[in-house]
Amino acid sequence: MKTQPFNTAEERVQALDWEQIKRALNTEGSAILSQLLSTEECQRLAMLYPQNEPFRSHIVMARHGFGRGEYKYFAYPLPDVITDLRTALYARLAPIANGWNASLRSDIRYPDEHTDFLARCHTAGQHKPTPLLLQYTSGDYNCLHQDLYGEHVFPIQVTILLSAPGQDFTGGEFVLTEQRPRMQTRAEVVSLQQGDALAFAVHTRPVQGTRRIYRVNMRHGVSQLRSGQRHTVGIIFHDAK
Ligand SMILES: O=C(O)CCC(=O)C(=O)O
Ligand SMILES: [Fe+2]
Repeated sequence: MKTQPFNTAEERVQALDWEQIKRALNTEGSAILSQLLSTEECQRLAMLYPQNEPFRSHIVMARHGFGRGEYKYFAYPLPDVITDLRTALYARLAPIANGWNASLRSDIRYPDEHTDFLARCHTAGQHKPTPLLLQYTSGDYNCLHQDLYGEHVFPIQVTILLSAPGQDFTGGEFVLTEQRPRMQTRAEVVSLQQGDALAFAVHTRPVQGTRRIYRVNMRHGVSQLRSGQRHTVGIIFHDAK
């Protein structure tokens, strides 16, 4: 098993190079957060999938035209490691999100603490938890999409790869697309290791053009699994209607 220099997921969040992450998010719209979870933490989360008690709902993607595969939304209270990561990551991402909104001339600002942003969501009727556990087997894929669940949107989300590529599964790559105004769509494939997370834009982000800052439209998805089984955790910071 890989050794982890820090004991808790929260300590690992604090130990990341946030200047570098901010630069990557601002220039690319995504940033890898290396080794956010240990192999054991990944396995413990993936093993929750067959249970019912930790979850509020179960979605079979093919029934909705979302792709092939399935996922379950966690119920409150979330597993401790998810709560800790959601709180710690939000606090680091909120200033970056505020920078994006300032660039895009939006008046919306995100409070310093996640509990205060959740209170805003809950007041607007968005009170269902959005963190989710996804499961893919051979042939499964996730169509390009945006995780919007109501009026209130935190513009950056995080996905953690719980399975080991090449070992637990093949294929199943994380794909990001960027649609620029009046231009063709750019795609990016992100390779992650087990325990790595990716922070990326939920729906739009600012891009510095030659003369001005413009807004690009982002989507994410997963290419088809060729073999094995792949689990991920999605951490979305707004709650759902
Ligand atoms: O399984 C993946 O890598 C993508 C999951 C996803 O769509 C999400 O976390 O919002
Ligand atoms: Fe998603």
